[in-house]
Amino acid sequence: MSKLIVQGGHRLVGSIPVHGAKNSALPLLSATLLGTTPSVLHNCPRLSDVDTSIKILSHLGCKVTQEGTSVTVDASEAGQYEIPDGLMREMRSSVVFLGAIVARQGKARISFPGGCELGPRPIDLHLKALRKLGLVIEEDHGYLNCHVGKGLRGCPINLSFPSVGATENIMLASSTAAGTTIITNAAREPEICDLADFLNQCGARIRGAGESTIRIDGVPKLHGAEHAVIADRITATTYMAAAAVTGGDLTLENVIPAHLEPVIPVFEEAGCHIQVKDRQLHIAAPERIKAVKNIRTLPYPGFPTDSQAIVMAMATLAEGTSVFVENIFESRYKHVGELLRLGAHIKVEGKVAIVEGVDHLSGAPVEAADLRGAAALVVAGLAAQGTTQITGLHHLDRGYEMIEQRLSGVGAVIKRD
Ligand SMILES: CC(=O)N[C@H]1[C@@H](OP(=O)(O)OP(=O)(O)OC[C@H]2O[C@@H](n3ccc(=O)[nH]c3=O)[C@H](O)[C@@H]2O)O[C@H](CO)[C@@H](O)[C@@H]1O
Ligand SMILES: C=C(OP(=O)(O)O)C(=O)O
Repeated sequence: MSKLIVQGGHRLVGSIPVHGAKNSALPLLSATLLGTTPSVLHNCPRLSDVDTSIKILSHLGCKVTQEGTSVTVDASEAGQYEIPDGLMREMRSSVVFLGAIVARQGKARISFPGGCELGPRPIDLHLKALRKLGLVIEEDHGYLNCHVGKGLRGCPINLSFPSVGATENIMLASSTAAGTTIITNAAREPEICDLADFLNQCGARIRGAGESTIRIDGVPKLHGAEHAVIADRITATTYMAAAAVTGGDLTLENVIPAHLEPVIPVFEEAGCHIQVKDRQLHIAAPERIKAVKNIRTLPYPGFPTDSQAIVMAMATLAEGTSVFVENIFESRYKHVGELLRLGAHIKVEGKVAIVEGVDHLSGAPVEAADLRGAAALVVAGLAAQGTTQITGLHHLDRGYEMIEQRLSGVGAVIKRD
């Protein structure tokens, strides 16, 4: 079993290039299925979830080539409409292929998606919206058999929660539907805007992405386009936390500072000095960070749930008591037990976690239970005294490209064994 071995206590100084966003790249890859001519995605991170998406596209009949961080998808001969259960279970984003497949093939057969286990992750909002667009969906022994009948038709769709994946599925399915779709209470995450930008370059007519109401005027068909994936705001936050716990001084390259606005004030509250310029973010950490009083995870532009574990790892070493409230997922505190092994003081009561900062963490063997929990353990390990051994790295590899090389480059002592 491979593990990361981290010798903590080394100050991080230097610059780190931030890769493209996993949560943008995956829906963008599914969107390439809609193009009748090839698409090229640049800045596509090299992650296991991207590999899974490429396997799904290939299974559906696309020709996919990868050169560095550029992925070319030729969907002109895609004729398959089924995703095997094994690929569906690999990640949550496999469900976002549904909207694209039915738009392209008129039918689909999929099972239920996997992804990080953060408590129940139903897909009822996706299915309700797609049914409203005219998709006939029948459940059959763990599979969903779907067909469009006489075709998908645009309509008003109000989401009871601004689900990221459901918003993406609706955008994909309705781009080539007949008539207009208006999504109200849509998700506003930057990844939604990136998907709309790409689809519009492919000939779609989507307005309002990034706001709560999105209007999609269906067009008969889409062509391919060339597009660069936006920077990964959660990975950027991970490196900011790594700087914060090591008293470091890091410049993050290729970021989009506006997408980090929900987290920058938290790092400033912790006593870090942040400067942004164009596509760079510079963070200078104090010798010891201060507690962050009240972190409540919320849909964008609120504080992201994906950054909760990472910032909690930082808070374990702060002076004072920090409070976290997880509002998006029912069970997103699996990292807490492992942080306790490193000497953190954290109490969880329902949605609330209270973190009493300690003077130091002590290296120990720990095991990641999900992607951002794994990143939190890396952050904690960088600051802990002695050696931290982290297992469960398949979670980390879903979302972080060459994390140990990037951290070693700025002074961390970390290797994979
Ligand atoms: C690949 C990807 O982009 N993953 C992100 C996406 O996940 P994902 O798209 O799965 O997250 P959603 O926004 O859909 O889920 C948010 C909440 O809505 C609930 N819900 C969602 C859909 C549904 O049909 N029914 C329902 O009840 C979920 O259980 C959860 O409590 O947004 C999450 C919230 O920002 C992030 O943590 C994930 O990293
Ligand atoms: C929860 C995450 O991913 P997924 O939705 O793919 O499980 C994440 O990126 O933190």
